[in-house]
Amino acid sequence: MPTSPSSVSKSKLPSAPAEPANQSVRPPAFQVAHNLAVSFLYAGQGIYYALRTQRNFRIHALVTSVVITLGVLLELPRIDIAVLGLTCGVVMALELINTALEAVVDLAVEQSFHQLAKIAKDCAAGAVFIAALTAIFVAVCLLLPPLWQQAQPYLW
Ligand SMILES: Nc1ncnc2c1ncn2[C@@H]1O[C@H](COP(=O)(O)OP(=O)(O)OP(=O)(O)O)[C@@H](O)[C@H]1O
Repeated sequence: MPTSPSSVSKSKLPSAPAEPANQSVRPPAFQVAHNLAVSFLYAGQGIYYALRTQRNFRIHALVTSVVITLGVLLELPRIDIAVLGLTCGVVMALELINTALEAVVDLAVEQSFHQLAKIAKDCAAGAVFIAALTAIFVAVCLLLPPLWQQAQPYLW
């Protein structure tokens, strides 16, 4: 009896090796956060580590504070302040992910050169760069016009 095309293509597909049940769940790490408060504590430790060791993260944190303060002082609409906060927050979050990825790559290859390590680190840095450019664009669009308006009496 002829087999239908769909059954032929299905039968030719390589089947994934059966996964033992205990490998489908991530095994517990060396240390586990047993409640929400402890999870927040570890997240805080990550942010504190980045503040201590990553100059770029400190710059992003400072720029974020200045931008939000300016938005409030210039009495921008709440939606504008929210957009500014969102874009700055994305940059800071990506900087943390970049730091985490650098640590994992260094853990994997230690101090040896590896082309894939370079690709991973360069792409992560590129992601932060794109987010930072976007944040600058948004800040210029939302902050420059009211700042210019406020500066008019002092200019002429
Ligand atoms: N093991 C490696 N193999 C190949 N290239 C590497 C390796 N480690 C670092 N690099 C290269 O050096 C660059 C800087 O890496 P490094 O880990 O020092 O990041 P960084 O200077 O802390 O970056 P950032 O400023 O984004 O935090 C990487 O973007 C990559 O091009």
